Amino acid sequence: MEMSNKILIVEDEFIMANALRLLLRQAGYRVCGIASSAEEACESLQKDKPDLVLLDIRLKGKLSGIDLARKLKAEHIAFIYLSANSSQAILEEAKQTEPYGFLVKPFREKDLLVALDIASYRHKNSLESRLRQEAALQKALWDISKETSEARQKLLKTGRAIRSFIPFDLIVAETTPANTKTSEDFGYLRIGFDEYQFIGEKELLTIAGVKADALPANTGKSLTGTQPVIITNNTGEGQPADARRQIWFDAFRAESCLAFPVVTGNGTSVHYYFYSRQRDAYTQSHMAVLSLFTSCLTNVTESMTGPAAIPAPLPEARQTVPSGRSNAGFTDIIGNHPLLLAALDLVTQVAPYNTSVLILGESGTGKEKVAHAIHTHSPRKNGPYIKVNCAAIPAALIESELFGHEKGAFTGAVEKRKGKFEQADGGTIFLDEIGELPLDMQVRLLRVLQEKEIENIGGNVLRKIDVRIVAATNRNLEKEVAEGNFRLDLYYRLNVFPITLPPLRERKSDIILLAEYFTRKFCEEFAKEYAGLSETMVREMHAYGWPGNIRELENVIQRAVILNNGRSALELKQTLPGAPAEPYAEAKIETLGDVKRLQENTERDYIISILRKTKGLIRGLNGAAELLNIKPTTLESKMARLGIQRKDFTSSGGDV
Ligand SMILES: Nc1ncnc2c1ncn2[C@@H]1O[C@H](COP(=O)(O)OP(=O)(O)OP(=O)(O)O)[C@@H](O)[C@H]1O
Repeated sequence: MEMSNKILIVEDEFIMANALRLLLRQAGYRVCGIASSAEEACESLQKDKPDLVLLDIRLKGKLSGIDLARKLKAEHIAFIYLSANSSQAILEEAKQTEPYGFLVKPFREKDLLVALDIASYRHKNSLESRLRQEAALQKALWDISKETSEARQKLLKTGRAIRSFIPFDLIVAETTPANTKTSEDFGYLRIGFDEYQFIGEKELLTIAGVKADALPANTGKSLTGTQPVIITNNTGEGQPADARRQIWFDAFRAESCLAFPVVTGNGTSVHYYFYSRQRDAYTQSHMAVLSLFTSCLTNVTESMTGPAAIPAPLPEARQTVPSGRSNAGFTDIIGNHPLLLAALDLVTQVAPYNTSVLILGESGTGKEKVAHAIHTHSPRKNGPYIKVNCAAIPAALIESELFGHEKGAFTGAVEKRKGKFEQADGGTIFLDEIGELPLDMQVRLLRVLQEKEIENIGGNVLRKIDVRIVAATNRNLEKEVAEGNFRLDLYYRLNVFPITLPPLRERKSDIILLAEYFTRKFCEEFAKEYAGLSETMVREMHAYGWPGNIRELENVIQRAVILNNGRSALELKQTLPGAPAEPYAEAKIETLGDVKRLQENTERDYIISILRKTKGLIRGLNGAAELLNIKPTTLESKMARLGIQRKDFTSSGGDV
């Protein structure tokens, strides 16, 4: 932390607060205030503008430290929790607020100083990348407002530009011209990494399954005021949706919505709605983004609705975006499950910067592919990309492998050798299985991260290097830290930007896309005709749990292609353990019916993944309904509709 940075202490125990103040002052920090409640802290935020807040979880007064943390997060102020032993539930809740550090009382002076140092490093990094991203968004919105294209195209482009700030499954614009009572609404549904389906009135009717005369009139009256608001689906919380909104919610199985009204100079108002299938997708920080970009969005809106706006083309012109199979910019990363797309969004967000990235996920989920994509999407793409598998190198050799050695540095070092870090200079190094790195190597890696320099074994010169570090692990690093196998300081520095890849069983809707992709690939490799997949094969593959993820799927397909006669549809020719599930249709997206089915599949996958976690428990504490934040009865009716049976997830099959 730079010495000039100001720290606010929020702590209701006077003695503790004072001791902290002394300690921080001695270490050269400026303490701008001590607040004994969250309310007092809020005043100090206004007045003193601290750079970092040390925050006790339990506070006197109505608001807890966690409530205050949510506010800090929305305002991008770094904070570290100080806490006496709290319950697991409170710790989980605290973790959700993404603190920059966590100190358990009593702590040593050294722990505090290290935590401050790490927090400052993380904050600086995330602040810089956020500012750069905001500048990029501002420019993109400016370009859209200057462009001559019709309103639909502009909405699509705006959605694309803004999605890494405000994630959505569906974006809708509702236009109400001045002095009229009816509005027009249309939108885009995200169906792939960069694929969107246009949704106008006709499409809405088809997907919602209602007749034109049953569609509630669009009065454009659902929003009042000029501030963004969060609307939740049908729960009595937040601002309730009007009848027309409810149709959009239901048709696309959305759970939450962020609405943003814009009024243009000529009196036309346009309301933008971002819908998400996740329950609490939108927070104060999303509202803050919208407020920040109000003027840019107003410019875009003016250009969509003003006198110079280009009218929509005649209805026969098809406006759907072509649905390709691979993801634009990620040509060899197959799949369109929202969990995968969210991970790819993070890749495009972080790739342009030098930030270290930590990729988490089970074995075979595509971590290496993602690491490589980060490199190819970065300005370093023409530099080297060096991969190191930390688990595959014997402990005795790893140091020289990574850092190189001078001639004669140790027995057997017959000539000077460049280490992997030096080889990666100007490019990216991918450290796979970082959890396996021995502790002494972790210290040296930390040094590379901090000082950006390396020292060969047997050499005594330090050499500056310019390397971007991408690391991956299938281990739970937090557990490794707790067990003393992984350094906390290294963990924090690597974990600046985590990207988690979902296992295949949580993105079942991608199985067939991947299977077809690999089948084509191997048919080509073994010079066989591609004749598609047989129905039984599709069924069996859906019923299987895929412990080995995509790598296992790839092997299964390779084997099947080799054993196939080259004329008929592919058969598995081996048994995958697991009972056959109900037939699962192919994930082609060509008609609106496909879109609807895709949604159902996604929802089914999601509910199944939660039920697996809760072992079939639906009601009560830590039950699936609670985790999904819906009423147990709602969950049960959803399960009935989607054909999910609770007994498939309980160990005994009995009642819970
Ligand atoms: N989305 C995807 N589309 C196509 N192929 C993929 C995808 N994800 C992974 N693969 C393929 O699956 C295999 C496993 O992927 P990868 O090696 O990236 O996984 P990993 O998570 O790094 O595994 P490990 O932890 O075991 O090293 C590779 O052959 C890769 O090409």
